[in-house]
Amino acid sequence: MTSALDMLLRLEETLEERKSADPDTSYVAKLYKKGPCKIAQKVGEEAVETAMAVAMDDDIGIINESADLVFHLMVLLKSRGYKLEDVALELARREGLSGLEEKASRED
Ligand SMILES: N=c1c2ncn([C@@H]3O[C@H](COP(=O)(O)OP(=O)(O)OP(=O)(O)O)[C@@H](O)[C@H]3O)c2ncn1[C@@H]1O[C@H](COP(=O)(O)O)[C@@H](O)[C@H]1O
Repeated sequence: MTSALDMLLRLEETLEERKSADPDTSYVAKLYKKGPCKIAQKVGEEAVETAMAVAMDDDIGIINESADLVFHLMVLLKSRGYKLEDVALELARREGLSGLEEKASRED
């Protein structure tokens, strides 16, 4: 079975290929054409829909909306020239650093 990471990396390759695709035949190319601000708006909408699915205890909705959210966030990152690896590097930098300690250090 394909690992989650393999799936995400394969999707990232497809998103790269869609940079030269026709917006009339590709949803991703259509998003790129609208630009990062419009894509960011879409990410916001999908985040709200994910939160609403949680509030409504809609288990299927939580997975579906989360998939929409992750997909649109990946398109947004691509539209700005970033990769999942850039996000992973930032998470690696934070690894082991307690969120509570980091917040407290900002409040000093
Ligand atoms: N994973 C996805 C994926 N997830 C969600 N979506 C689309 O995201 C859109 C979000 O749905 P909404 O109802 O929120 O939005 P909408 O009503 O279509 O759009 P609005 O006009 O309201 O903004 C739907 O059209 C979904 O089909 C996706 N579209 C594409 N992919 C992947 O991207 C690849 C490339 O897609 P194309 O560029 O279209 O070939 C595909 O092969 C898939 O692997």
